[in-house]
Amino acid sequence: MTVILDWQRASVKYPGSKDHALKNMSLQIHKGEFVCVLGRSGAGKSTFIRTINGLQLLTAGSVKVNGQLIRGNQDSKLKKVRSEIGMIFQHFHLIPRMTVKQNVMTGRFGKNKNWRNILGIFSDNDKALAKYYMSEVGLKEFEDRRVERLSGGQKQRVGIARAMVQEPSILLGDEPVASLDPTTSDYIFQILKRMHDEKELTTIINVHDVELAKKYASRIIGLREGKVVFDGSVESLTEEVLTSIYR
Ligand SMILES: Nc1ncnc2c1ncn2[C@@H]1O[C@H](COP(=O)(O)OP(=O)(O)OP(=O)(O)O)[C@@H](O)[C@H]1O
Repeated sequence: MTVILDWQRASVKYPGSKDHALKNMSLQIHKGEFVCVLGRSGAGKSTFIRTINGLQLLTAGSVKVNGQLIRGNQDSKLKKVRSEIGMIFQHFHLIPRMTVKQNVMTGRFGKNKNWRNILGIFSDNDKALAKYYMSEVGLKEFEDRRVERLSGGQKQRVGIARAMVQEPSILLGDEPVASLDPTTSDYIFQILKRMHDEKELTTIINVHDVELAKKYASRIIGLREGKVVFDGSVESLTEEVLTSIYR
């Protein structure tokens, strides 16, 4: 199995806090895995996921993405690595006054030259990708609607389309359904799983809802106080294990 993500003795300590948010983590994630990360609030899930695209830098140890070390923001290779990673967020991080299509197109920014982005010049390929993914997430009829006029579930579908037009090999979700009702959450996970399978992605998602993790993940990682306390299959996620994660 191809290793896509590789943490070696990785730690994160935020300035001013006495405890580590991530403690000496050594872990590998392989191509094609659909990983759900569980843990109590403050367990380090967000910090963990943000180390993958350099939104959070390590204070010790190393993390490699596709064999490439993630270093400081000045590192010119970081832009390239980031362009291969799509991310969706709990609060969507969309531009409310812009349309669905305009928001989705911003997903192409990492692939294009800055001056083109500033002038809003997109290639036929960019436009075709946006059209394709808006349709994939069921938002074809909404492409000219301002995002502020959408429901939470629709906003997250824009978030998914924006991440997918990057043509990522890795898809990250930082609590992408925490603001949504259970039915909508399940629908969002269905879309994520379909994208994962169709595009042969490696997917890592933080989630509070254990049932969703059990339904969709191929591997579950449980974090507590910045450490991995469980790493295994859905079948081995027993009541006892859950108690140890959420203790
Ligand atoms: N910017 C920051 N500065 C200082 N401490 C932080 C910062 N971000 C997170 N922390 C602390 O690091 C620890 C891990 O936080 P993190 O957000 O990664 O946890 P989480 O499991 O994602 O929690 P939640 O489910 O509430 O989002 C917590 O103790 C948190 O208070």
